[in-house]
Amino acid sequence: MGISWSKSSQAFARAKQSIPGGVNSPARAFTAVEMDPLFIERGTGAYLYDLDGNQYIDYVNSWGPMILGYNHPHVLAALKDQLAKGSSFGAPTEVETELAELIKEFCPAIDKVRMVNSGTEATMSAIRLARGYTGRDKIVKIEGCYHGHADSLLVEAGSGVATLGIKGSPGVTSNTACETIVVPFNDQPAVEQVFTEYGSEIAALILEPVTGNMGVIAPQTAYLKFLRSITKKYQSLLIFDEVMTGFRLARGGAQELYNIAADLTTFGKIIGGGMPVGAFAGKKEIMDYIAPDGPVYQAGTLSGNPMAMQAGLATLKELNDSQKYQKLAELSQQLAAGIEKNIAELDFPAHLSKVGSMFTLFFSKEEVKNYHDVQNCRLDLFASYFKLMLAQGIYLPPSQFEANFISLALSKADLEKTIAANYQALKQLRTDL
Ligand SMILES: Cc1ncc(COP(=O)(O)O)c(C=O)c1O
Ligand SMILES: N[C@H](C=O)CCC(=O)O
Repeated sequence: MGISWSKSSQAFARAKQSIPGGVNSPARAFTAVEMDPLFIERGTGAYLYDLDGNQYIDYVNSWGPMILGYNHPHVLAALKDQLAKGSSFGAPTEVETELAELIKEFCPAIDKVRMVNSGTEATMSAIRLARGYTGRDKIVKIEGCYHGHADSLLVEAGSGVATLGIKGSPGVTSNTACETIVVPFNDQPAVEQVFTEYGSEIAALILEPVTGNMGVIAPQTAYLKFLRSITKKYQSLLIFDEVMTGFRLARGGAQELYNIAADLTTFGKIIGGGMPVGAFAGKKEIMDYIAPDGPVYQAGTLSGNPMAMQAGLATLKELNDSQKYQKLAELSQQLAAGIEKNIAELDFPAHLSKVGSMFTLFFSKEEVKNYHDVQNCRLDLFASYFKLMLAQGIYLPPSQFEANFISLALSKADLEKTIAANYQALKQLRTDL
């Protein structure tokens, strides 16, 4: 008998009566894979369980935060302890400082950290700070990068915007959208041209240093160094959005991996250990422009919420161990080697794009370097591939424009099962080529 998703479908039908599209974030809606989303009952270690009782090996990791797996005992204990003391006070707690100190220890380019409640708030606030600090209005963003849904950044965005094929930026005023200049990823001449024309008006250039929201794409050699030097030359700020890559690609994120110090960095996901969180951070002279020390206003009733801080602190303490990153690298290597072997054996027109514990399978033999290349992949194969993997108990992000994540909870046996499922899925898909 085939796998049943009937309880999830019933739950989705019910949700659609009261929640727009039945989901609280469009990326969860399974629109691009043309089926109802799974409703999750619980998670343990590397596994998710849906309402129908099916078990899945999970590569979504709640879109990145669950690097330790679900219900890690230290995270659970920290949360239980804090809950007993109180879940929110709207007053400072020491755990906020402890987490900020650990972030600074991991990322030496950072002097000060302001906690917020989501990645969207982090990037929105970083942009406001960059504008306030430089006294300039324009920002440069990269086509296909996603930085949350703040107005200035919802232009040519990846993730759900790309998945749903939403054109333009409905709801964003043209005055706001026109202050955002968009250039392709990995394209130095395009950046050079924009800075030559508008350099003195540009407050900041923001990017995902390794993209996840148009699928995983690595920066080409010298690209990030070039961005560092051109932003410095024009006295604009370089903002690394490390909401996804922070504490995942290395202890110090992409900045450690590529040895680049950004002026401002945004975080989210892992620093909340599965609780809602975000943060923006940078050098003292820039961060001191934020209220109450400086004139740029930014605030939040639940910012630095002690539950999120405890879960984040417990997670980062676990990651404060180079062996953890070594293990992530080994797991990633094992999975990549298996999938690459399948592709070669089946002579399938696909390639695995990967950096650290993030990866995306693109249906194109050619290397994917930017958003344009992603759109030229065989996007029509994705839904079938996704469903073939799901039916074999492998839960992947339901869109080509997303990253898969490896967690420390995965076992070698889980990876072997995933590799075998990938082989079967690609073999089946060959008949559609
Ligand atoms: C790189 C990046 N920046 C910002 C965001 C926005 O974060 P959030 O969804 O927590 O608002 C996300 C994810 O959604 C992201 O992947
Ligand atoms: N790609 C997004 C975050 O990384 C997906 C999460 C969401 O928007 O719900």
